[in-house]
Amino acid sequence: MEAVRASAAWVASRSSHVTVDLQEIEKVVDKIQGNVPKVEWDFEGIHYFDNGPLTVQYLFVLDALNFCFWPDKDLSYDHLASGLKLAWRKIRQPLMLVAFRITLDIFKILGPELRQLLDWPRPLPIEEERVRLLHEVGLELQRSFGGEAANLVKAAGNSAATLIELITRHFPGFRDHSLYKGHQVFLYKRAQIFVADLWGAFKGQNYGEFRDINSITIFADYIVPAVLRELGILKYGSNLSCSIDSNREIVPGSEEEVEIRACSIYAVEKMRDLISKKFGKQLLSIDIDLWLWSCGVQNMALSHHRTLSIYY
Ligand SMILES: Nc1nc2c(c(CN[C@H]3C=C[C@H](O)[C@@H]3O)cn2[C@@H]2O[C@H](COP(=O)(O)O)[C@@H](O)[C@H]2O)c(=O)[nH]1
Repeated sequence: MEAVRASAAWVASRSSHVTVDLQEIEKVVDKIQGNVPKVEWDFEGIHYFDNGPLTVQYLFVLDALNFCFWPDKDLSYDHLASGLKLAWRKIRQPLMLVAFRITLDIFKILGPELRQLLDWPRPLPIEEERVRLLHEVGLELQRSFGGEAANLVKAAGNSAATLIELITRHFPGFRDHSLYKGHQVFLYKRAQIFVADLWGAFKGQNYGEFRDINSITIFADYIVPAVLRELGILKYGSNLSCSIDSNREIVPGSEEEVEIRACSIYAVEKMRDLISKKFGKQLLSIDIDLWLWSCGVQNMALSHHRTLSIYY
């Protein structure tokens, strides 16, 4: 994802609210001796997996809705993954055709049915957008891919970059772009995480086989930046620090928001380069991301930036 890497570096070189501390990156790299702890995909045991196209459908719905859980302090990503897992288990149809028809009904549901599906007692954060995005994904899947996300994945011919290009071309809700100082910045969090989920779930085989998986960057969400800040790798200016520590919302598309996300991507690319130079190891950003993310979600005390967004 050259566009993501290049635009993240562009923002980092002009950033005024967020700084990437290269010395702290070096300290972290030396401390772990270039060995990023291996975290297994689905270390939580909350995802659906059946080694076939219904799993691809599950992951695409999951990542279409994989954003902004924090406005409800009791809600997390786990509720989404495990709620959909339960729904997918209930599908249990010997006939694939019937199973896919049932998933297509899920794309048409409204807010109250979505809550029911996730076993959530009250409205979800930005619920109308979640419902709209489901409809958008369902319609375009049917129009261009025979209603099956597996066909979308097949159309990419085992290239992660092509799959991301296809997703962002066909599904407007995945176009995670921002304008920063007059330039278009590409971050593509949910499109990239879908590729990573395929790669992780199918262990690099079958629907998860991508020859260019090393082109993927980290997924700029609200957990990984908080971990990078805790590690001292990201430094925030005093106003931004104050806003985040007092849980004040950061405006979507603001310089602060774009800098937090872009500098996170840039910092991990720097970490990856350094590990390669110092220890001769070629790591994937996906593996660094999962390590940092798993640390972040286990640290309840971490304060993260709060932006209302459908992108992450
Ligand atoms: N960078 C990055 N961000 C990730 C994930 C994942 C889950 N990936 C699965 C893949 C394999 C594993 O087994 C994971 O389960 C979710 N998120 C983001 O976190 C936020 C939710 O946080 P909280 O409100 O505390 O639940 C929200 O922005 C969500 O989009 C990741 O891997 N990397």
